[in-house]
Amino acid sequence: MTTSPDPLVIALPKGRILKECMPLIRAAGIEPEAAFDDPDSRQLTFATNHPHIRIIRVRSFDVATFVAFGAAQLGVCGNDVLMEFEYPELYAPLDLGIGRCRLSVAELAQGADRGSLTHGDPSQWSHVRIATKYPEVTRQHFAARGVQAECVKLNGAMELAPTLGLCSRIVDLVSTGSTLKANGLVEVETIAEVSSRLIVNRAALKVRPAELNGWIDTFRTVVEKGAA
Ligand SMILES: Nc1ncnc2c1ncn2[C@@H]1O[C@H](COP(=O)(O)OP(=O)(O)OP(=O)(O)O)[C@@H](O)[C@H]1O
Ligand SMILES: O=P(O)(O)OC[C@H]1O[C@H](OP(=O)(O)OP(=O)(O)O)[C@H](O)[C@@H]1O
Repeated sequence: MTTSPDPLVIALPKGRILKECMPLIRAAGIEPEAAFDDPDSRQLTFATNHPHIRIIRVRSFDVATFVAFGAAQLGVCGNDVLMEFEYPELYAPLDLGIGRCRLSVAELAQGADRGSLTHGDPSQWSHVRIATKYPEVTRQHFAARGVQAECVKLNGAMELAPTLGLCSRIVDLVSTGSTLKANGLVEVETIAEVSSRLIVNRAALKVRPAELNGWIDTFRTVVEKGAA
């Protein structure tokens, strides 16, 4: 009698990366059930053409958490998220080459907050208040140069914050730069280049090396072939 393999859960980010991610998932031979593409469906977990593989669809930040805690064994998320959490339980063996953008510091183009700081030159700042979804990365980035960053956590639309006097600067993702421009902001410096990674739970990799390394190799081949 053959035993069926343990369930394998893959956590995918809903939102903007999902569209770029699905061609890779499909090229790897994983096809979710029809409800996955039904915009009216409230389902969060989906069967696939592999009887033991399920896909869960969660927020990008939560992909890292589900995989770090072993609730999912594989996942896809940006290295912006990995940098913010620094989960030691996560292994990120493969850059998928999607979701490309950068994590940057931006401020008002008109320079409303000169105060005691030197506007536009981050190396001259002594203290800054920054609105961001990435308080850990932001604090570390500024602390490395002796600047104390007071971070105000926002979950979106931080481009509004400097104009309304909530903070002097923001740290956010920038791709085309059109969101900054439309809100009267300019990019001051880049903290990190961002793209999406395949992530794996380290404990699962130890317990199921053949299976998980097999999937890492499959995704590597898909990326090298440029299937996205
Ligand atoms: N403008 C962009 N261009 C390319 N990739 C981006 C861009 N903005 C975000 N990303 C990538 O997509 C991921 C998810 O983006 P974001 O945090 O904006 O969530 P979302 O798709 O709006 O969904 P939610 O806020 O509901 O989680 C980010 O962690 C980042 O890796
Ligand atoms: O430089 P751009 O091409 O304008 O892209 C940057 C925007 O993209 C992301 O937001 P997203 O569109 O994911 O919306 P969000 O505010 O819900 O995170 C990011 O937070 C910026 O607001």
